[in-house]
Amino acid sequence: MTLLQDTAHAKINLYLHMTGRRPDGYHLLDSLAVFAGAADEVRIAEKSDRFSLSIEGRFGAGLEADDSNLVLRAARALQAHAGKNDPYHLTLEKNLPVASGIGGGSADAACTLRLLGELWNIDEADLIAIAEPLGADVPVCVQQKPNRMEGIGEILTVAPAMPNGGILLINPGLAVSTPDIFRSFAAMGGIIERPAPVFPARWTSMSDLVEMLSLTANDLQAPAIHHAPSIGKVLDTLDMQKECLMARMSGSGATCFGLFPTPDAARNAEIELSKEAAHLGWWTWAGPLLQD
Ligand SMILES: C[C@](O)(CO)[C@H](O)COP(=O)(O)OP(=O)(O)OC[C@H]1O[C@@H](n2ccc(N)nc2=O)[C@H](O)[C@@H]1O
Ligand SMILES: Nc1ncnc2c1ncn2[C@@H]1O[C@H](COP(=O)(O)OP(=O)(O)OP(=O)(O)O)[C@@H](O)[C@H]1O
Repeated sequence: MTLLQDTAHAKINLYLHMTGRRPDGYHLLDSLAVFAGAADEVRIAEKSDRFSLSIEGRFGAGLEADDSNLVLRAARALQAHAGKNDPYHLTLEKNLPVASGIGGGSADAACTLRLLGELWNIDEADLIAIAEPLGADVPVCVQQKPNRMEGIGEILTVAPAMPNGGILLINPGLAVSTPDIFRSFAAMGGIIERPAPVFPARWTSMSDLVEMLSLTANDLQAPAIHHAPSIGKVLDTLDMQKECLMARMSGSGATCFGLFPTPDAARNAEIELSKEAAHLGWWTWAGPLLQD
């Protein structure tokens, strides 16, 4: 029996600039993080003598249901903070590819915090504080709203709502290691000095948003293509789709996204390339951006 359930949406970095480096080696960044309809699901079931986890879904086989899983790590961290002895059996439906730059594990951890926070009456501000040590992307995934991420991801500023556009995600079926990509970024020249993007009060259309994004970049894209040249092919394929306004990689890769004027335009492009995607073993998802 399911007591509570929630969706853990894919995080997309519409741009990702590296702005500096902390003494501990972590990179300071500036990013516009938004969320797509694509999602994992976390369910809380019956009480148990300790937190335990079952994993199902298309990408479930690639993950262990042990203490390394971010769902259990988040549950235990919140349990310790709340001083609760109230454990449950949890289920993760893993629909998002693992280690793919769309923060799936971070979204799962954040989703677990939201669910247990609801059961145990814990404020969002406390959840965000507990999220931080779990990973750089976990705080933004607690809110699942467009946010500017600064610091190493823990400084969040609410961004204007997304226009009602479409997004097509493609993952070429290879896991990319975030630390490896950061290391290559540093080795390939590192920080680029540039002015910080300025957001308007609102974006009226996808073209309006894309106009601002055209002045930005994902600084990890070139190092990721160096590690995994198939990312370049994914970007070319997205660029070739009718109505695709722009194509870029998210996070440390390998998932890339194309932005479209409407969710239907993104879905049509997904259908258009479905044969090629099936042949190459690519994962795809198309639909809306979460609005706010
Ligand atoms: C690239 C982004 O996805 C952008 O949203 C995130 O910054 C990465 O977040 P994440 O996957 O939660 O990363 P973490 O698990 O915290 O870090 C993995 C490793 O990547 C490197 N890392 C990560 C984040 C950051 N701002 N600087 C780094 O140098 C560090 O070597 C770190 O040990
Ligand atoms: N529930 C989980 N889902 C996915 N990965 C998990 C989970 N729990 C632990 N991990 C581990 O975390 C690592 C990163 O996974 P994740 O899918 O979050 O990467 P990502 O999409 O590249 O994230 P980011 O965009 O934050 O860099 C994987 O190597 C995986 O083994």
